Amino acid sequence: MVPPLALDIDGTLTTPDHRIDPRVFELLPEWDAPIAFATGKAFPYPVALAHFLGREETVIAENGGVAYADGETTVVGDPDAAWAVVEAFRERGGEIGWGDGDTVNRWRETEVALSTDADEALLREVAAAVDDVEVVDTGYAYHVKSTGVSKGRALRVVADALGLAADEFVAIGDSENDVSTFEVAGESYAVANADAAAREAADEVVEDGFMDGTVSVLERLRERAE
Ligand SMILES: O=C(O)COP(=O)(O)O
Ligand SMILES: [Mg+2]
Repeated sequence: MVPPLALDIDGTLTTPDHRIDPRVFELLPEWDAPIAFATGKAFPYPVALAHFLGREETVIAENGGVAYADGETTVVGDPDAAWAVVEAFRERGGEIGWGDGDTVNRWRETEVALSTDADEALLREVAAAVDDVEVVDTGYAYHVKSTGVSKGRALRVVADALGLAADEFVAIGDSENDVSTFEVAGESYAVANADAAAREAADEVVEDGFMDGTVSVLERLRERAE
């Protein structure tokens, strides 16, 4: 039997130019064990991915702020504290950086995400003055979120809902927001493009980056299961 997977999305299932790698649509519909999509993106994104892969909607969104498994939604974190930081950041001239519309935050329930073009030093300075809030850099956005909320914590909730233990999952990821998943999963892999925090936390850093790296792990897991 292949193991359950906890898969990061950006940097792990994507191409370097942020597109979903087409191999996702070949490999994941057939994976014969649960897959939890664990992302910093807002709730609708991983739900849509699971839906269009024809898979159960088992997702961790907003870096663990929102988890959904077996029809049950769990929401944790303090969006007001995150928005207070972002308002203070704006008062000092900072900009969220997504332009008009801001679909990045429109459906976000527990935290705020800012563009990597935003003034990181100012954001960190403002956030440091507020208790229980931290800034996480995924390489794709700066997330202002409650401390203690994490993908790893959400993976425990999701695993429990599925009647599994979190350490039955194999995790693959690429950044700081995957460290907690790596700690909770039984086995963890960072793809070659991963940041220092993810590389340090993973059991193994694979040779290839992005989906090439993920495919190499999936192939290995499949061979092991045969
Ligand atoms: O939303 C982000 O900033 C990154 O998303 P990811 O966790 O899927 O890599
Ligand atoms: Mg990522």
